[in-house]
Amino acid sequence: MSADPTSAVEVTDLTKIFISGMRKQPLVAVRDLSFSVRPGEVYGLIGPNGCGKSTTMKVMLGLLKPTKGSASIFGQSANEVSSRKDVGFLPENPYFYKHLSGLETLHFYGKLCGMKGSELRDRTNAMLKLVGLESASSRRVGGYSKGMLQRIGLAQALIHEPRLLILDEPTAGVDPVGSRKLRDLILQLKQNGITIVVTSHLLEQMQEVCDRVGIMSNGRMVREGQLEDLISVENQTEFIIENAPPELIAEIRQLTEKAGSKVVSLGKPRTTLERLFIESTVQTGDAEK
Ligand SMILES: Nc1ncnc2c1ncn2[C@@H]1O[C@H](COP(=O)(O)OP(=O)(O)OP(=O)(O)O)[C@@H](O)[C@H]1O
Repeated sequence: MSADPTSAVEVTDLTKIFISGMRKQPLVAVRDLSFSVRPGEVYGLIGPNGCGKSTTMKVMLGLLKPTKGSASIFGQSANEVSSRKDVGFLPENPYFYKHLSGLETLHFYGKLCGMKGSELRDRTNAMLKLVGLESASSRRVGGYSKGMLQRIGLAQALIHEPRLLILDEPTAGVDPVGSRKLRDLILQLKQNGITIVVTSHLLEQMQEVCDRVGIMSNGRMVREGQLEDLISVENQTEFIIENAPPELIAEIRQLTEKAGSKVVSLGKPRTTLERLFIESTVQTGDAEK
């Protein structure tokens, strides 16, 4: 079956079986998995530990060969080395040479991608600016916080201007302020037209950045769809009113009952613990790392 060139990612009937252990037992990590990612969307791949997310990503990156089925990137088989020029990857725990500065790290990866001279300099500076690490660019990455490491990792993944970004647990272990920055960056990259496939166990964060999600279990896709469709409660409507006097609320109640409907809940919307955390730590200047 030929790949759809209009999809950013097309995974078709993918099965991956590992043969491992002393007794060479087969382990089915991914089973008949099919999904596609449209250009420009943020697609979340979620599921419990060991359900096959990383294996799927590795096949998309051409790091693992499928036992059956295929994966393609912008219409090109993921087995082709040339498909990788369109892909940037941020692993969960990216490894960097600790003695290099942030700037040197990006120079190193830019050179690996064949850049040099003013192109390399301009792209490196643009990426440092994008991820907010300009002022820390001459510091050794060995001294970077986890949040800063993930951001330099994101800059590295973007250095060659890929159209698709694959992020494995990008905010795991990062504090709320750093995590907020990363999620804002993901949303900004999406606005710039970059397609993103992301995995995470932090479901609230996924809910905030993803357009569509696929839920995997035991190597299979068990639910998939537009996030809004998957999480909206079909028979309920919510509206939030500012400065509502008690009379207005009483009137809405009466109208609702008259129409034969029911007010399920009424109260003040809450701020999130995340917003409270960020506001409090920004005030004390601890949020700049
Ligand atoms: N190289 C390998 N050899 C043998 N088994 C493997 C290999 N890689 C993964 N597996 C097994 O395949 C299954 C799926 O693993 P995978 O890493 O894809 O899951 P995951 O959803 O990414 O999990 P996590 O959320 O913990 O990262 C697991 O049972 C895992 O132990």
